Amino acid sequence: MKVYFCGSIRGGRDDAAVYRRIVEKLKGYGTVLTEHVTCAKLTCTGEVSEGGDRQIHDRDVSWLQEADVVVAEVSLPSLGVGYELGRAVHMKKRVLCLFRPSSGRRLSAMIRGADDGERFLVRDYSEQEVESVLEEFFSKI
Ligand SMILES: O=c1[nH]c(=O)n([C@H]2C[C@H](O)[C@@H](COP(=O)(O)O)O2)cc1CO
Repeated sequence: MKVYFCGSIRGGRDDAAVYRRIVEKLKGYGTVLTEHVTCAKLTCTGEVSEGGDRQIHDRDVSWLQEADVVVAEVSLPSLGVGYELGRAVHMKKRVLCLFRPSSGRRLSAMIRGADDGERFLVRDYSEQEVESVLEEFFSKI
């Protein structure tokens, strides 16, 4: 199974440690195409790419196309993650969005409201629940 993980980069890196914890668990289910999102050294300026932002965009869209499932941590708002989720819906991918209410934020209606109880799921969780939430999700697919 190929998993596309989405997490904020230029939107802010405060949750990088949570992304790492999610991806460590995801690696038990298959290949994570976007492990770089969890890199502690990656700052909010983003990746350094010879081909610039176009190359990052095109590579990520092609990974999205390859992916069997998309898992997004959406507690920290990110334009890139929102864009990836929109593209994933268009590609009819199975999507799990993870939101921590402890962030004190209110999730965008365009994400929470996209939950259809089937292909696109939004799950509120606390950091201690990361592993069990993912186990539950992957046991059903
Ligand atoms: O350098 C990058 N590399 C990269 O893969 N992305 C992708 C993966 C992330 O899930 C998402 C983050 O978007 P943003 O940078 O707008 O927070 O976009 C985004 C950037 C920088 O925007």
